[in-house]
Amino acid sequence: MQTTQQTPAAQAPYALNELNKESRMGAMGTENESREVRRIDLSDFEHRKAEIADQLWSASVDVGFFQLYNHGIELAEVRKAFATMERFFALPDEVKAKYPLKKGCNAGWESKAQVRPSTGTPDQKESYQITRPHMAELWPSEEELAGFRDTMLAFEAQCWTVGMRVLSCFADKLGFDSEFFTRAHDPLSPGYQSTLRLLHYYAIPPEFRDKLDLWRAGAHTDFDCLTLLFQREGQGGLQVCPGKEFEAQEWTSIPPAEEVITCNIGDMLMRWSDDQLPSNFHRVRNPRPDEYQGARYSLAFFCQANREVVIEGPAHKYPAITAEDYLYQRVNANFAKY
Ligand SMILES: O=C(O)CCC(=O)C(=O)O
Ligand SMILES: [Fe+2]
Repeated sequence: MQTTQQTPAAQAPYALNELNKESRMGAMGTENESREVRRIDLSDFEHRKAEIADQLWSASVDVGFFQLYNHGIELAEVRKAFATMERFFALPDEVKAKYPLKKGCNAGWESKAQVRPSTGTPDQKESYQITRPHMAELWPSEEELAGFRDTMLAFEAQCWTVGMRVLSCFADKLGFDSEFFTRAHDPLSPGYQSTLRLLHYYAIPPEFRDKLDLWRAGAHTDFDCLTLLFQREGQGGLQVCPGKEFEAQEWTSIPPAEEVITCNIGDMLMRWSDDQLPSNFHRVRNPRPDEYQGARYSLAFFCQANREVVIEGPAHKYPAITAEDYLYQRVNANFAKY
């Protein structure tokens, strides 16, 4: 059945379903290091697209997360983005607090504020989010941080290009036209809501060294279509659990490697694909007592369809819904618990 209009009540069960799953994911679980983390080569993309699309599809349906190499973003650019963001987080909190998170817009700075349904405690981190249409008044001045805006916007654009390539492969596989998701994430639209998130997980204070029940980031799925994640060598902690195996709560560590981008499917693409592409649980655990206790930095780019775009899968498994309404439901389902 295909419906184009629906009431909020009719939309609610889907989001709550996701939330119910998420609130059961807070336990330690067990580790499963035998799962394969597939690496996919994006070189010579235009010529190899059909082969790449096959590899992306099978990694996504089998495991749900994968890593990209030869993705087109130079290592020097990735390092520059990390160095620039470390300069941002090194600013005094009073300066960063001049650029606070704008609720509902994924733009601006917040610290120890994000509470996950899986853990009920705030993630031990600070973040600064860049969502192009909502950045007025949110950029530190050139005196405070020279070059920050230009560097981060250039990096955001590079992430977008990689994200759209991957999504274009999924569009081919789902039977949409190749540019379908690129139009849905048009950066020139005022409804653009893809986000670059800069993340700084605080160094572990000595009194918390053996507290493995505190999470740098509690278990969750992302709300978006596709997430691209950059990690720093030596700053591990990311663990994933394939969506279809979430009942078993077996977690696989993704050791950081700076030449790859780790990707996961988010809830929006899961819905858009009529559940063919599963979204993935992931979390960032605290280091064990014998591991590096210093700060951890990561960069995440969330490909999230523009607000006005209608999400409707090829088989119409779920009612049509705009990306804006979908996210509203998902965020409010999370928020409603607290
Ligand atoms: O920092 C990481 O490695 C993961 C971040 C993440 O999952 C998120 O912000 O959604
Ligand atoms: Fe995430």
